[in-house]
Amino acid sequence: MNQGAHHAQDPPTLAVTVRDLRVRRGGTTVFDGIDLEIARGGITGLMGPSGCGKTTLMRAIVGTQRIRSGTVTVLGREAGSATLRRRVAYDTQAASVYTDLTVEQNLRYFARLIGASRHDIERVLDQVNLRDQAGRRVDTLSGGQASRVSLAVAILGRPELIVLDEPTVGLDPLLREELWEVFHTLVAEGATLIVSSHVMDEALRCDRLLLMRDGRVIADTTPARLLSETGAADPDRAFLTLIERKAG
Ligand SMILES: Nc1ncnc2c1ncn2[C@@H]1O[C@H](COP(=O)(O)OP(=O)(O)OP(=O)(O)O)[C@@H](O)[C@H]1O
Repeated sequence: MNQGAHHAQDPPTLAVTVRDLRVRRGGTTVFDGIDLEIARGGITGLMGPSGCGKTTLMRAIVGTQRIRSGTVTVLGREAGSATLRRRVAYDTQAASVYTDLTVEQNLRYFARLIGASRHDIERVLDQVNLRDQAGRRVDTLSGGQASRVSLAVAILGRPELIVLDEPTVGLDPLLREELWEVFHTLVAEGATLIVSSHVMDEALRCDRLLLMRDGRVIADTTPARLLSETGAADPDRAFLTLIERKAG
């Protein structure tokens, strides 16, 4: 089948479609034929234990992961297409900003790269609550502040799909709360978010959950359904119940 035609026909309601994706990394099979769909809008949480494939899936979605076979369609285009560059943002676990520049210098630099306006820089500074730190070098900021700089860079230019790899890792509960508020604001403005976490209580803040284990999606659900279907009191217990059910 013509790949271009296939991607172009993807329904506009879908942000991501993965079909029969196979990926190997360093001699390990991470995905051996995985399928999933993520609708536009809302926050989809990618949850699961360390090593289950969350980062690899995100890399495939943003087009930085080499794949063996299958298709990954993002906003109707093949993942990684040049036309998606400004429509899709990815914030990795590794700090992706210049630590020897100030917050504002970083934002100006990245805004220039994508053609974002001065007004957009002001918007993201307010959105991630870093206005008071705008003139400070990133290497003088706290870990939580620095991670918000890379989030600010990611949301420059109002990308339609925002992919965030463990954005709240290492943050105190207050900062995590603040970041989740930012995520919900971005969704209210029309963005689609994909957020990975292995902190199960963050699952409750998502609109939709993909629970992964060993390179497979073991549940595609919502927080309310996850709890009611497993009868568990909290998402950690619910996840374990699901694993036990799959094993049994
Ligand atoms: N560069 C690499 N070389 C070899 N194997 C890799 C590499 N990166 C990841 N892997 C393997 O791929 C699998 C999936 O890793 P991945 O980083 O996607 O998991 P993850 O769910 O994001 O984990 P974490 O929560 O720890 O970030 C793991 O088994 C891991 O060991």
